[in-house]
Amino acid sequence: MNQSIKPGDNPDLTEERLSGTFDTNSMAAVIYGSDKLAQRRREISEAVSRIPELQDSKPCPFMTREEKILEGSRKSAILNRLLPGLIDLDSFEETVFIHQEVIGIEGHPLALHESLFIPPIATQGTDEQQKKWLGRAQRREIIGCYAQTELGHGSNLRALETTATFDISSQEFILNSPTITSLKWWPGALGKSANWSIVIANLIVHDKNHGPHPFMVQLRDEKSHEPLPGITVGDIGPKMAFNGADNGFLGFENYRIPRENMLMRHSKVTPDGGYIRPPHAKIGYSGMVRVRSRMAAEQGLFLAHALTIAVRYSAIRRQGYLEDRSREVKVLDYQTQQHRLFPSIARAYAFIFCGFETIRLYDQLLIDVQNGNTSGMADLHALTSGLKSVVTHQTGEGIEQARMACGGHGYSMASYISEIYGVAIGGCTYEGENMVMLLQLARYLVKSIEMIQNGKSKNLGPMVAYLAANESEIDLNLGPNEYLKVFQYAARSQAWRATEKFQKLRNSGMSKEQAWNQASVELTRASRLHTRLYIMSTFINHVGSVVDQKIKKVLIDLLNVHITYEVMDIGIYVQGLLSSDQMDLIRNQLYVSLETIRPNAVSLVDSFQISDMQLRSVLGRRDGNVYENLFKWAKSCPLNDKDVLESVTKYLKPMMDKSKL
Ligand SMILES: CCCCCCCC/C=C\CCCCCCCCC/C=C/C(=O)SCCNC(=O)CCNC(=O)[C@H](O)C(C)(C)COP(=O)(O)OP(=O)(O)OC[C@H]1O[C@@H](n2cnc3c(N)ncnc32)[C@H](O)[C@@H]1OP(=O)(O)O
Ligand SMILES: Cc1cc2nc3c(=O)[nH]c(=O)nc-3n(C[C@H](O)[C@H](O)[C@H](O)COP(=O)(O)OP(=O)(O)OC[C@H]3O[C@@H](n4cnc5c(N)ncnc54)[C@H](O)[C@@H]3O)c2cc1C
Repeated sequence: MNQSIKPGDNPDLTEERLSGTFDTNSMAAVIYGSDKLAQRRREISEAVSRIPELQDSKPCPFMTREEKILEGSRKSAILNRLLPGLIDLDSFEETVFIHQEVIGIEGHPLALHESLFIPPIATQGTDEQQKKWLGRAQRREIIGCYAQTELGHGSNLRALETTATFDISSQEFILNSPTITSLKWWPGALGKSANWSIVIANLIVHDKNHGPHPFMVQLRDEKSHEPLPGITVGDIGPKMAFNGADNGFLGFENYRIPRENMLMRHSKVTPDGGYIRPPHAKIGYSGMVRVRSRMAAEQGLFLAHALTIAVRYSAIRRQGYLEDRSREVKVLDYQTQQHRLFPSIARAYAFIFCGFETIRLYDQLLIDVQNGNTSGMADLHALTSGLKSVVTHQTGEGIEQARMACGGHGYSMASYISEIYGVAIGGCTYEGENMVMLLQLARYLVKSIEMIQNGKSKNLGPMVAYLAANESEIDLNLGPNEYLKVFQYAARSQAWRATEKFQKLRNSGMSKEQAWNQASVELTRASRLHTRLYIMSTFINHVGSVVDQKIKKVLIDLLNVHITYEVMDIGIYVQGLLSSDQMDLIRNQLYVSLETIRPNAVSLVDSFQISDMQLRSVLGRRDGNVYENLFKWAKSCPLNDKDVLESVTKYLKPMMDKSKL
């Protein structure tokens, strides 16, 4: 049963919901990992909807940037007071969820506090440092950000220029931004809101540069909020989206902090200027791995937002005719519309399933690292590097398709899809630019193939074991596991092709760096295929583990959309494996699977259970009453406050008058 049906809803949408074959609450439990977690989301949405001061003061598209920041701060402050009665304060998921519900996706002054400021203190701070700052941060006595990227460098962390030079005589670090390009640039909440920051700076002791390390740095006076002497700080200006956040710039001039402000759980500087190395050279990068490990689920949910809007709207939008000339059809009945939307629904589910899996893997790694075992770091780095890149890219594509699927109204901010798009595609850049991260995964793939070449296949981890197989024929009776083999073939042959290209260039005498660059397009292709294979296999495993038979049936239908679409999409890589007859068969299976999923399309997006408040979309309203509300929305636009604007009285009217003879 679809739990979203209510009296007064658009009958077209009710019809869709009645045609669903499964219970949407049960599906939500599968999406969010348990009935309890899904139930908590519903309870929080319900509780928030009853608190007047948490409602939007006006639609976000009608707000200026200053109003967005003000509104985000107002709601953050109210939430801080109300949170203990609304959520489990120990639950990061509930904290993120309630902020997204109340404030939305456009960012706010505390958006990075929880995800990028607190975790480094908790994982890289010593026990004393945690005692000193963690409680203060958790109670929000201080607001923090994460300042790593600089004006001149974001991807290449080794070239960061900010320095933290140890001064033995005063037992302080002296922070400096020696050049214009060394200004910190981009950190969220830095511009106007944060008064503390984790700052990544090159640690210099006795004239030796030990590379980037994290420091706890106070930026603003805790009473006046004025920048402290030696600090230059401000907002970097409007962005493509995410304008409720104050991304900022930051410079230091001989700014001193105590030795105890370097986060010293892993690397240490002793009072006499000794340097103690961390147990793994890249342990300081683990905050980024944490965020990347959360991005697949987060992006899957961005895609889910856009699809909820587009699928619901496509069910109430009637345009053109099929057989019956007496009534126009729902645009959702067009095969092209289904082909545009349904594979993305499948991807959203796949990303979320994968995302919860990588969050679990990260949590396990964290425990291992805290116990001194860093052996899993390279694997998770490779996996999350690829996953964040593929998922953000495909999410962007899916959201843009969802916008176009809504025709003209998709282009209006009333759909809210452009904001979802703008925020989501930021993910292609932040936490590691996608090409750069694909190349990180490629290093891992090349190393794995070199192990095979050196006769060490048995040392390969489970995620890359397929690289050593030798599949060259596929059974035509294609089930999920055969599709997986097709994908393995594609990923494997591309990984070998890219590696062999790199090796050939090396053997021709080219330097390692040049050879890598000349092979890099092929290498990124290998990384994408490897990651898409991982997503597919996680999806298959996840569906296999579902117990509720009605839910399982529809998930198998969705999986069929996914695997057939994915294999069609990589046709060029499987030409040596599949005949054109086999490709035709797969193409037809895709069309059949689109038809099969059609009656459940609305129920599948309803199952994401994204409230109207969170969706902030006139087109995507749960009740489907779009047209009257679009008219209401347009009338409430501030431009319509007056019938005659100054633009007319001051310029257009005199121009027209002058033109009259
Ligand atoms: C209170 C509120 C609650 C929250 C409410 C939220 C509400 C949400 C509302 C809306 C949602 C909105 C969502 C939007 C949020 C926006 C947030 C944006 C936040 C963004 C933050 C940032 O971007 S922070 C900055 C990130 N920067 C980067 O990622 C930089 C990328 N570069 C790098 O990581 C490195 O430079 C790179 C890895 C590319 C290379 O490093 P380098 O040292 O040069 O190493 P290299 O020589 O290439 O490799 C050597 C060796 O090391 C291995 N390695 C590298 N990294 C790792 C690692 N992390 N772990 C393990 N190993 C690693 C690498 O593989 C190599 O190995 P070998 O090949 O030699 O074996
Ligand atoms: C919305 C948003 C929020 C952000 N929040 C924060 C934050 O809170 N804190 C923070 O510290 N930073 C933040 N950032 C910064 C972000 O992390 C960086 O922008 C990102 O890491 C990319 O680095 P870059 O800007 O230097 O890109 P560049 O590296 O300059 O990328 C430009 C181009 O060069 C290519 N390129 C670069 N290096 C290579 C290479 N080795 N091989 C092949 N191609 C290459 C890239 O693929 C890309 O096409 C944020 C950015 C955004 C957009």
